[in-house]
Amino acid sequence: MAQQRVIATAPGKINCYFRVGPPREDGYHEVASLYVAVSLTEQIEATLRTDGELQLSLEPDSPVVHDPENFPLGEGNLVYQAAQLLREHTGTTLGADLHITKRVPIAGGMGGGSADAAATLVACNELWQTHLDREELGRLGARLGADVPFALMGGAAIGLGIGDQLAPLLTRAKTHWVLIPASYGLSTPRVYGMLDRLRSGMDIEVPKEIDPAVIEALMASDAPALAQVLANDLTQASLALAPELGTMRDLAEGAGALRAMVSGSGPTLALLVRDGEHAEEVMAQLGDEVGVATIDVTAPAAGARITLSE
Ligand SMILES: C[C@@](CO)(OP(=O)(O)O)[C@H](O)COP(=O)(O)OP(=O)(O)OC[C@H]1O[C@@H](n2ccc(N)nc2=O)[C@H](O)[C@@H]1O
Ligand SMILES: Nc1ncnc2c1ncn2[C@@H]1O[C@H](COP(=O)(O)OP(=O)(O)O)[C@@H](O)[C@H]1O
Repeated sequence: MAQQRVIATAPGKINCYFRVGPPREDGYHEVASLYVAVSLTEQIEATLRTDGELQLSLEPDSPVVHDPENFPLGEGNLVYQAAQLLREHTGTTLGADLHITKRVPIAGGMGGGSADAAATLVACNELWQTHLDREELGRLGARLGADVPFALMGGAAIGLGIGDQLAPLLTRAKTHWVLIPASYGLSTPRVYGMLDRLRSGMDIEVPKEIDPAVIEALMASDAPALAQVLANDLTQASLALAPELGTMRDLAEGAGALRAMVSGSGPTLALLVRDGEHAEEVMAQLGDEVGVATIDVTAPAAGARITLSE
């Protein structure tokens, strides 16, 4: 018997360490990623439809900048694609109204679309009682996007392959971050493409591991040490496409952040701070002197999970 209504959430992410290899023939790149899930989450409310339709809607109060082009409420949306993939895989003919509360910046380098896909898989699997286990959901998720398996898992994890081969880091050590979302998005394939152009003629190796100093600092919640070793190979490419990010990064460090880094492919900036109090100081300074909006988050946060099922 199907459920009537299910709510699931899934987290956005920051890559504390991100190395990128040369392009493969299929256009993807092998990476070595240290993911942490953050307390900024997406929510999907799935309500049963017995007519087999999938209908998407966006919570009007969602605090994101969106337009129908970067956030289509139809087949182009990862929420639709995740529900449809689950239906194809399991053969269920049931449908759903899928109401999205979006908090993670769109095309911001924080894996918001992946979080939506992960929350949808978990919500619809429960709504339709299709009984796939986490491993099967992870395999389906990887077909939707490289970051979807991590949004399902949450916490902190090393990602190899295209970022989908995960090894969890068993830690609850907390880190505090301040996010500066941009008013625009950056296309992930364009950023990878720019990186390839910037590297043309260079001999690039496939990354195989995470710098142990990053893992050590993260697991010890040692923010000053972590600030020294954060790394993101996509930074140069994101800055080439959005030079103003460099200025904002300098302003953020000037406002007292231990370190400001581009999150994934950007353009969101993730500022590492010592603790909640330090986060407030940096946010106040950035608000007063630079006039930018910020969001404070902590990591690690739980992966995709059901918060209501009835
Ligand atoms: C860069 C990262 C860092 O975590 O995330 P974002 O910062 O965009 O959130 C990821 O590698 C993005 O993951 P995700 O956004 O899920 O990627 P996908 O939808 O699978 O792929 C979008 C496009 O990005 C490029 N891509 C993605 C992953 C990868 N390892 N190599 C790639 O070259 C490919 O051009 C692909 O067609
Ligand atoms: N549910 C969704 N949320 C966000 N973006 C989506 C979604 N479905 C499709 N997209 C498309 O995927 C692209 C990347 O989305 P997103 O995951 O937010 O960015 P990023 O890969 O930088 O973390 C966007 O340009 C958007 O057009």
